[in-house]
Amino acid sequence: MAHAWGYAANNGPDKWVSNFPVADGPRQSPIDILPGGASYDSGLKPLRLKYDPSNCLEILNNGHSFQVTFADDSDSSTLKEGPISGVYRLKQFHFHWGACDDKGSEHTVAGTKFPFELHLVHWNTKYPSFGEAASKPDGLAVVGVFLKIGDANPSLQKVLDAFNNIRAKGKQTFFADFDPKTLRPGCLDLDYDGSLTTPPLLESVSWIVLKEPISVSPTQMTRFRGLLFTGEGEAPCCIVDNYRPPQPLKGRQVRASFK
Ligand SMILES: CCCCCCc1ccc(S(N)(=O)=O)cc1
Ligand SMILES: [Zn+2]
Repeated sequence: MAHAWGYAANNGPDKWVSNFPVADGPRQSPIDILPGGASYDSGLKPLRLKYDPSNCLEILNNGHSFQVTFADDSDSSTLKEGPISGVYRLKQFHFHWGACDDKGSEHTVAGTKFPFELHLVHWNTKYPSFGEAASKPDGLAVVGVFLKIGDANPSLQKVLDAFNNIRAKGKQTFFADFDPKTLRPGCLDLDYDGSLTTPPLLESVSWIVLKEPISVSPTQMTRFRGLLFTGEGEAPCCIVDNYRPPQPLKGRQVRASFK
């Protein structure tokens, strides 16, 4: 049985292509974004995020990151406008981060890495479900938010306080009344067509990377690095460096909502 994918030397990003050949495809993510190379698109409407905290269901450690899952059986938590057409429903959000503060984000900006990157994952309601949408070229829209070291982020604290219950892989716990809009910085975004950044690496994502980072404090950052890739009873291995490096642009255009 092939190794399950991960971020270690024997199953990390440069090994994924053997089980997921699309890893070498034409629209892979993440990418290094050169703001000077992005073209201002005056037709881009401001992103419209509408989230209902009561849709928040649970928080779980999936062994690659942790994710907060939302009820997606109605249009009460949606993403509209920006580079997408139609209505996309929020399914989950999760993060990628580094072992230390000089790395961790998946997208980079002119080569600059941030210590964390938040992904808010949405699916196109023209398809019957997330699973169906995940294989369509316009099926998913992920909003990427960079996190930098700075003041403590009060809304993130609620997520961190749940970590004690999900330290090991496979653990999950009830998690309610969280509004991810509190994690949103300004509305300057850089948009391009890409893929999931973990296996199955499906080329179905409209990426909307927000230019302005939000802040987290060093103490808050340290809490993320206490989560475990490993399950209970296994030798503990902390979740760090769960990011895929930038992939070739292969001629893709990056659009900017700002000059
Ligand atoms: C058919 C099942 C597909 C599950 C896809 C799960 C997934 C969601 C988002 C991302 S990310 N890091 O690109 O936001 C990666 C993976
Ligand atoms: Zn992600």
